[in-house]
Amino acid sequence: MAEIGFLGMGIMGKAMAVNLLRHGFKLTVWNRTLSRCDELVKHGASVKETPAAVIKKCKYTIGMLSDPAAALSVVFDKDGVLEQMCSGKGYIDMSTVDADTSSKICEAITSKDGYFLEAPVSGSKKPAEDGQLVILAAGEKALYEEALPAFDVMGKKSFFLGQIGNGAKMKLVVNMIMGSMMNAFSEGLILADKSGLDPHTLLDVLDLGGIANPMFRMKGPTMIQENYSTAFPLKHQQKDMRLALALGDENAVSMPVAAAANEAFKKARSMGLGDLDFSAVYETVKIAKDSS
Ligand SMILES: NC(=O)C1=CN([C@@H]2O[C@H](COP(=O)(O)OP(=O)(O)OC[C@H]3O[C@@H](n4cnc5c(N)ncnc54)[C@H](OP(=O)(O)O)[C@@H]3O)[C@@H](O)[C@H]2O)C=CC1
Ligand SMILES: O=CCCC(=O)O
Repeated sequence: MAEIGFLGMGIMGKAMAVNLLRHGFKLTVWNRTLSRCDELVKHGASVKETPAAVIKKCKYTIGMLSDPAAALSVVFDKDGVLEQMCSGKGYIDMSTVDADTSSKICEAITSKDGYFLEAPVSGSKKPAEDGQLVILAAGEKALYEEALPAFDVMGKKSFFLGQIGNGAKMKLVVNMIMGSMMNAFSEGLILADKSGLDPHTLLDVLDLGGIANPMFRMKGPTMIQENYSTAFPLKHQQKDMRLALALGDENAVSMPVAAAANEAFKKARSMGLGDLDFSAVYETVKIAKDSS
């Protein structure tokens, strides 16, 4: 089995890489903070000191980075992906970015005769550990087919969505909906509490009805306990709201609900909650309640 490169050992990258190693894939990994690769070595991965060195060694390489700036930096900066990109090699960016960022990376990779695929994912830390992500790929179909054995291990379902940008856009639409739902959910929990209802009973009622969903089921009990142990960092959810709103601007789509949700995530960031789980946006609603 050919060795796969993996750049970015954050919450998601690490979970996805460990899962691949557990399933017998050979991986060479890199992370900006190199010490974060140590745990991967224990699982059998090799480590290189630069993205370029990973690209040189591997037929194709996956990137899982925080945001557009990080995704671009890993490709274009010194010792980056582009330096060793050449014919026969592929790069798959699984980070959540906007379509413009993905197009810039695609153009640069293809100008070196390499293959590029964007493949952001739906699903968080636990689905990444368990190989239950939903993969939203677009771009070079041949690379998609080459990567399918790895996608089948990382995800429960892979979509090929056509031209570059479609994966990024689909991911942003999904996360725009999720961020808006999280805000409505937070308001509901507070409204129940403030009006004398037991929020736990609200969770039971919600779970039996037409708007039951895994997010309410998973996050509800921990939010009531004010436990925001990070699966999906709030700062990344706010980035996704910002990028989704920009997509709305481009397409003249009015999104007042998403705009309000974005404000709440910004407020949460200003309160120093950016590294906590995105469910910590609940704290912004609680503050409004506590001060009344
Ligand atoms: N967590 C989740 O539930 C999900 C996250 N996503 C998306 O996946 C991506 C990764 O998320 P997640 O793992 O949670 O994020 P983390 O914040 O845990 O990890 C971010 C990664 O990006 C690296 N990084 C940040 N800035 C730079 C830079 N300038 N140059 C090089 N590397 C950089 C970090 O390196 P270092 O360790 O050195 O800081 C780290 O490896 C994001 O785009 C996110 O939106 C998608 C689905 C679910
Ligand atoms: O981008 C993060 C998505 C988190 C999730 O789908 O639960």
